[in-house]
Amino acid sequence: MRARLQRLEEAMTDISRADAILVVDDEPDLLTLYELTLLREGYTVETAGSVQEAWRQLQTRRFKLVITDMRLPDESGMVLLRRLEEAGRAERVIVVTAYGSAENAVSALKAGAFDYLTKPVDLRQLRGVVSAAMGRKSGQTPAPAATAVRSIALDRLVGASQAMCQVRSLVQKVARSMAPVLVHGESGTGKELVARAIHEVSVRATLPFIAVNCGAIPENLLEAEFFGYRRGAFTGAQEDREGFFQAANHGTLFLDEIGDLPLTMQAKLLRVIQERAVRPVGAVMEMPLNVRIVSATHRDLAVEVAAGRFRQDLFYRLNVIAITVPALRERRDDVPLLAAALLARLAQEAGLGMVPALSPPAQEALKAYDFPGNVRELENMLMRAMALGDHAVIEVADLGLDEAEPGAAELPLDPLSTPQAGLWVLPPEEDVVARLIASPPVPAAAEPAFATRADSLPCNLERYLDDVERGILVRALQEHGFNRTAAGQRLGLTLRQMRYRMARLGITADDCVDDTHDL
Ligand SMILES: Nc1ncnc2c1ncn2[C@@H]1O[C@H](COP(=O)(O)OP(=O)(O)OP(=O)(O)O)[C@@H](O)[C@H]1O
Repeated sequence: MRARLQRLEEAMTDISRADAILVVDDEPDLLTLYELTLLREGYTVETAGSVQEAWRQLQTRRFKLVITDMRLPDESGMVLLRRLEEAGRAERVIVVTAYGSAENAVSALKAGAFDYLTKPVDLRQLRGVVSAAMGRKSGQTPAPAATAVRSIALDRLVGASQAMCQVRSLVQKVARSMAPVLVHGESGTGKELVARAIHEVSVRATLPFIAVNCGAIPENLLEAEFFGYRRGAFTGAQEDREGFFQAANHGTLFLDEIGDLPLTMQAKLLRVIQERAVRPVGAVMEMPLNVRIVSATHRDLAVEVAAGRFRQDLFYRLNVIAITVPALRERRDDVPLLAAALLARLAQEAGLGMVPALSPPAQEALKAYDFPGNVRELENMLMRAMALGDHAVIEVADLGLDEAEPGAAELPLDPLSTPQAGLWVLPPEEDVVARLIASPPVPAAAEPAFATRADSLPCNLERYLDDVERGILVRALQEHGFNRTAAGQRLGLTLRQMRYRMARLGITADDCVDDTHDL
């Protein structure tokens, strides 16, 4: 009985220690300032003046967080960080770097630090960063433990290839810190799914995940959309509105297609990331922020930097941790697994009682196909096969692959054409837009794409609307000799919006008139 009580007592001491913070700095005044600030927030705090002293304490007890200065009398704070990482310790680490030494901050994040602070340390910022590291929101409510959160997105991220296993393990690893992540990959590879998984695995899981498509916002609205505005800041600003940053506060902001952000906005974004504060348009005061940034692009940002289209300093800040999601053709062995998972999900979403199977030849045909539109293309292909086929087994013919050239199958059915329009069997020499346009005119009663036969309502509204949009864009392009600027004007869209929509919908228009000078 006594032994059990002792074990219980030890366990309780362990828990309280695990909630403590160790602050390492050789300047006694600073140490006292940090200590007092954190004690006032209700934390248990211990201090050390050198790496050696800190390591001694770490040998005898556990902490939840270590805050360490970079420059210490015996060794660098990085040494302490590396030792903790190598020992597989669970302590989170916040490093304190000298003002202007962004390189130190970035290397610390790369080495596994949770976050960093810049000297002179702003105490409000210290409280914010520490509360995030300790799993508290606004210094109040402890967030649930990361391990208790089940990530739907991570579960959905199917793939047994080495590359996908690596992606999943990186997701788990980076979710532990605040480090910005840049996800790179072709369109449709699953970049957004990866970003969601990072959020859902992190301590921020219960807080907002805000996804923003940087290419979809008109340039003149970017600042207001990102940073919010105050009433009266400009004509039409009738009330205060928060921007994406405020909406994502304490959570994750996913900046998709970051490479599409104009240079002026890149400079403003960099400032917000550096200052960790945002000033809404028309406001006098800045508000502090605690936002984790995950961005994504299909472009090679290093090339964009070299070409002067992307700021190097911003690239450096965003690319602290890089995750590359491989194209589907580079992991063909994942295709059957993915197809099975997608079929199960699609069947469930469509309310089907059973999940259609792929015949062995259909599986082989899919494995041999290049999938220029990646997983999204496979998903669309299966959705189409399910909508149009009558069988419990999907055969090769149902996939529409036979005579399709690479890229053709990427495009789901044009809702304005019948399934017999020959979209999947067009001559290889024509470009995709031209082929779409060449489809016969729409019969008034054409069955909507992706509708189940028993029900004329679309079983996936989002995709159905995508199809409608695709049909309209293609028509406008045709009417304007494939000039995207002119077609956009006809539809009340800017060139940026046109380009974004075409990319999103997979309308490859290589033969379009080169109107990039209109940018
Ligand atoms: N590994 C995967 N397992 C299961 N589904 C996936 C996987 N990767 C992508 N998907 C599915 O494919 C579709 C496209 O994924 P997602 O939108 O994340 O791609 P993306 O790379 O962000 O595309 P884009 O660059 O065009 O925005 C989604 O429906 C997603 O759920």
